[in-house]
Amino acid sequence: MTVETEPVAELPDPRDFGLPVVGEEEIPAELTSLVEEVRTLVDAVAHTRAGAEDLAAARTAVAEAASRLQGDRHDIGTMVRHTWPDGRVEYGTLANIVAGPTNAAAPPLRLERASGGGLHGGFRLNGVYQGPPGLVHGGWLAALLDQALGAAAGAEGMPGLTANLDVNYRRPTPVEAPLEITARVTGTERRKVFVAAEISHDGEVTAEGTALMVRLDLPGDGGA
Ligand SMILES: CCCCCCCCCC(=O)SCCNC(=O)CCNC(=O)[C@H](O)C(C)(C)COP(=O)(O)OP(=O)(O)OC[C@H]1O[C@@H](n2cnc3c(N)ncnc32)[C@H](O)[C@@H]1OP(=O)(O)O
Repeated sequence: MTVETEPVAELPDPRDFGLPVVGEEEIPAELTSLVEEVRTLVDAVAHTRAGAEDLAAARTAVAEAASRLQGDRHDIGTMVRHTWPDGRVEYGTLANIVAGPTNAAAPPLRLERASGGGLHGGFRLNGVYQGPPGLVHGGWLAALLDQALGAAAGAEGMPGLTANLDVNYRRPTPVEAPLEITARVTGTERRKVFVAAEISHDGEVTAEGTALMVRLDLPGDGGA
């Protein structure tokens, strides 16, 4: 196994495969702000002790908002184009459940390049992400690790699908607390990309994951 990364020469445009593409910069600020508001709404609904009158009024307002937005939709599979500061272009899924920029059901996760290599991000999960009382659900921690692992491979020019994911929960991960996530490629072998990631709180690792990503078999890539 080698630890040198082997990026594909150039990522093809998803439009060549029939997938629509939206540039990240084209997402209206009003939509980004709406996504934030809906996250607040989901948390408010999950924890509300409001009375019947307020619940009914809120339900009417939400139904009206939903019908206002339903008419003009992006297709399933629409991709979002992200351009890194070094000019490298990368694609993700617009409505990705863990990091889609327009998906209010996704946590507020934003990954950046880490100075020492790989990716990192700081985030905070509200009470909607609870499993055990006051603690983040383990399935969501696995999803966050999977996303960061896949993104770390993608950021090195080796986008792929997760073939295998191993997660160890080292300590409880609190909701409503600052969390950090880091991920990096640790090796490659033909189309196999080995990646590792950690989630930490207060400087201590609470969950860690390793994955085997199998790099997409792209035209002209040779698959090696
Ligand atoms: C840039 C944007 C960032 C986006 C990040 C998104 C992160 C989200 C990640 C996901 O959620 S992905 C969704 C969940 N995963 C899947 O749906 C994958 C389902 N599985 C498959 O589609 C195929 O099994 C897979 C593409 C993974 C592999 O099929 P292939 O036919 O392309 O590969 P092949 O079977 O030839 O295997 C290639 C190599 O990987 C090895 N391999 C494949 N699956 C393995 C496995 N499960 N365990 C160990 N090794 C495995 C296989 O032995 C072989 O090794 P060698 O090169 O040594 O011969």
